[in-house]
Amino acid sequence: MTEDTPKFVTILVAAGRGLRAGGDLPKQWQPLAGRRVADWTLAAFAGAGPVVVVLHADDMGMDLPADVHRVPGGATRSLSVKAGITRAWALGADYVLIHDIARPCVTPEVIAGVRGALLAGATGAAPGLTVTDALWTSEGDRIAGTRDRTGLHRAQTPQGFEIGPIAAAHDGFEGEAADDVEVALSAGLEVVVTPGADENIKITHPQDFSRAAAILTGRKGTAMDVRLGNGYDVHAFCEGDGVTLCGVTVPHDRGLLGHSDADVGMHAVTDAIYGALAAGDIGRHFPPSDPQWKGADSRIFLKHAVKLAAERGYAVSNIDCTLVCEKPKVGPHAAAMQARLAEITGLGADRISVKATTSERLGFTGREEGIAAMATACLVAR
Ligand SMILES: Nc1ccn([C@@H]2O[C@H](COP(=O)(O)OP(=O)(O)OP(=O)(O)O)[C@@H](O)[C@H]2O)c(=O)n1
Ligand SMILES: C[C@](O)(CO)[C@H](O)COP(=O)(O)O
Repeated sequence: MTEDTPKFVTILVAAGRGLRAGGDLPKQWQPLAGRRVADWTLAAFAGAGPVVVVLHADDMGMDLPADVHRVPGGATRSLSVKAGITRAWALGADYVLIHDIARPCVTPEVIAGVRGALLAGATGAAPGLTVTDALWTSEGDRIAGTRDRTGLHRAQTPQGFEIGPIAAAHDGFEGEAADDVEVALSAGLEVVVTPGADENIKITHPQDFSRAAAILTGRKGTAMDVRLGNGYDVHAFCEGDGVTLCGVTVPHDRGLLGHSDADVGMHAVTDAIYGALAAGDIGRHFPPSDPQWKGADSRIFLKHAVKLAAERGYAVSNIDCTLVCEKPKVGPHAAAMQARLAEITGLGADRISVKATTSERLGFTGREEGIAAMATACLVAR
């Protein structure tokens, strides 16, 4: 950038609580196609100049790239924008691009349209989409009338401005505004409309996450985020009258030795999921040295792995488990095992395979000293 190149600063407003979107975390920190919503939005503005992220006081310590400027926000969107503009001034901005962090699918073309209009001399520029549906008014569930849609637009972000005029407009503005165009117009600024994009949706309600994920994963050049993991486990036979395999008790003239219920199949499946997440193995999450896991039902481990996957933005797509033993015979119980794993993971039984093989009397399984199990799990970004 030369001395004469105008400086753009992006302000990502992220201080809202995302109440309408639901979930345990504000929407901007929730997983979306393998990353957080905020990470997609940050990536969309990478390389476009300094970035100011306006954060809620509770979120100031959130994990963000080191070069991002963090600013505490306010009780309304306008107050948060104001805080962002103050920091952008300090950074020497000529123009600001003010964007909802909750719009992670913004396209390079939308951003370029706003920048281009400003560089061509506009004081303000913002993306909009013309309204293509007919408009009605209603009283209760009765349609009361129609409205002319000529000249109506659906407003999007980023909304871009010369910093001086928009700073003054915000300083003189009182009350709440839906967006910065409203603040600009109230100060008499001219704002031009630039092309918006259907995919530039704002995540507002719970169903918007899957819409956004479909947009992001469907983009040309965006690799589908699929992860594979494998798990392997062995338990030795001991005195007993039955074994637990994939959650099903199978009568046998021996038992299986283990700290928990020694469910070798479920352990392999659980480790396959941890493996796909690069999150270690059962021993890391449930140390065998901890007495509370003595005799534990292994469903606890599998449930934990599936929950961890969900927290990181992945859904388990399918599981394949192979048990290796001469006896007991697994075939008659395989369907019950599939059903049990399906119930624990929340998957359809047709996405779970349980099969068995002997090792042709070779090795420790062939000598009937124990049972081995191996499993593969496939995870896909939600
Ligand atoms: N006090 C506020 C309120 C909103 N925002 C930001 O403004 C954008 C658009 O607002 P909206 O979609 O309404 O987000 P929330 O206020 O978080 O959502 P909700 O109204 O459902 O709680 C979001 O990126 C949000 O984080 C902000 O920075 N400061
Ligand atoms: C800024 C905005 O995204 C433009 O469409 C919109 O006004 C935010 O509205 P909300 O009421 O805060 O969801």
